Amino acid sequence: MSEEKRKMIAGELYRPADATLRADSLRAKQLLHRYNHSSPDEKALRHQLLAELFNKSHDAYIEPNFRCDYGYNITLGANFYANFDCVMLDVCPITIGDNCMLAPGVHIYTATHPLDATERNSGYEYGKPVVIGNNVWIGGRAVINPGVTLGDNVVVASGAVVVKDVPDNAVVGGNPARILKMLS
Ligand SMILES: CC(=O)SCCNC(=O)CCNC(=O)[C@H](O)C(C)(C)COP(=O)(O)OP(=O)(O)OC[C@H]1O[C@@H](n2cnc3c(N)ncnc32)[C@H](O)[C@@H]1OP(=O)(O)O
Repeated sequence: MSEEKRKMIAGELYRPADATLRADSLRAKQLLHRYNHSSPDEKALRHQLLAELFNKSHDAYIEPNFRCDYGYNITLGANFYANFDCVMLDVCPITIGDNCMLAPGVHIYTATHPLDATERNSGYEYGKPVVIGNNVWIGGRAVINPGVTLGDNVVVASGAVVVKDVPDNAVVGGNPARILKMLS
């Protein structure tokens, strides 16, 4: 593993222009191109491509189009479902539990940039991991920001922008997302 790749996964400032990371990104784009152009009845091919792309996925069902940066930082639990146009920016680990459902257009970001313009223009960036518990349902076009942890049984309303951790059994919505109610 290159030093820049180690730093990226560890959440330290790193240079995405690193040769290893560029090769890894190309590999992911090639796998995703094949996945997103596969026919709905090519189930074995889709299964094989996702197994190659992700760190771990069981019987994940993902509607094309799906996009991610590297794939190897994504771990999916059992019975994972993602509807159309899901994006996962996985410079750091994205870990998702069992029985999770993502509605269309859900974006999960671990990638971020320095706020200071001079630092940002230096070519360095960094990430923060995202953790999603078991039995989570994320509504359409919701965004999960870097560093967020969603607990078990959480529901994220459509259009929410989640910027802070969410406790177990909470329904959250809005921008920035706030607790709408707790499920008993
Ligand atoms: C896996 C798939 O493909 S799923 C298919 C795609 N479907 C979706 O993405 C639908 C997602 N569903 C939602 O966002 C729903 O609004 C849910 C699940 C959050 C609704 O939860 P419910 O508790 O039944 O909603 P209810 O209508 O009673 O509203 C409760 C409160 O939340 C608010 N609320 C509901 N939806 C949202 C939302 N998207 N954003 C912000 N606030 C919302 C309501 O205004 C209400 O507030 P109030 O108490 O101040 O009046």
